[in-house]
Amino acid sequence: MALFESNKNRGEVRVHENLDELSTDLADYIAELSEASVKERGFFAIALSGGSVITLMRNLCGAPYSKTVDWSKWYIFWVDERVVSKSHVDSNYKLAKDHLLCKLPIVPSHVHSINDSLTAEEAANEYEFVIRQLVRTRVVNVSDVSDCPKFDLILLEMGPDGHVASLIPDHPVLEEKNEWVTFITTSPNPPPERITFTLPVINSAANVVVVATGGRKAEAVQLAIDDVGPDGPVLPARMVEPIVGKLVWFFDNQAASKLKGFSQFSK
Ligand SMILES: O=C1O[C@H](COP(=O)(O)O)[C@@H](O)[C@H](O)[C@H]1O
Repeated sequence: MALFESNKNRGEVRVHENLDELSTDLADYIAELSEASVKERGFFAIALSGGSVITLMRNLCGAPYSKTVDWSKWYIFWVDERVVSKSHVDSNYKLAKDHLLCKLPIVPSHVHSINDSLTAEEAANEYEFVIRQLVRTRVVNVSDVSDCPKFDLILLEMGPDGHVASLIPDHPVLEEKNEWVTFITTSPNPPPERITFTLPVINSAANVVVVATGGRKAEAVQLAIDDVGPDGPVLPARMVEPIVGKLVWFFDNQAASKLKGFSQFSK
């Protein structure tokens, strides 16, 4: 892994030779954040995305982490979910359960998935209510700088169009300032109905990780990080700017290949 010096306002950029290296670094990083958070406040509230970030977290299931990670203190949430049943192949819950959660000793009552028996609007409202209860008990921390929860870690995967969570380019959902959790019915990528954390919640987290791999995401990576000038496109991933939290990008070489200065860096 190498740290890539890029646009300083856009967080730390970690570039990896291959997916194995990225997985190792990602697992180490998450384990460190978990240790620090459990030590500091007794809980680790982590919000997962869909996409390949889940399989890239696979190393967390390995033996070394059973010594350093206190799984009993983990509380799992989803930054976004598709409006399908939990057994559907498109369900972000199913993806995480099948590839990760079934292999980790997480307390079942600490897994807060989004209700799949409601409409998108009802499920968004209910999920926000659930998070509000957990903020009251401090399982989820509260932000000092906004009226939002402060997740210990929000894990995002950026799509090739620059979306993160179900915050899609040029959609009014990007303007949502009041809700913590909202819904959309017009996702261009199927399924069209989604529930999603809003930008104020993402930007109130203590730590945000954005993962992108593969050449098909290289252009979006460049637009999310490099200086694009005042008239440049503002991708949803570019709107991820934690107010006080730390932002770290995890890329492989292909995804990072269009970043300014990358050709000299990779020599
Ligand atoms: O639809 C979604 O996609 C992204 C990842 O995009 P992909 O094209 O790389 O699969 C994921 O971040 C998000 O949680 C998910 O609902």
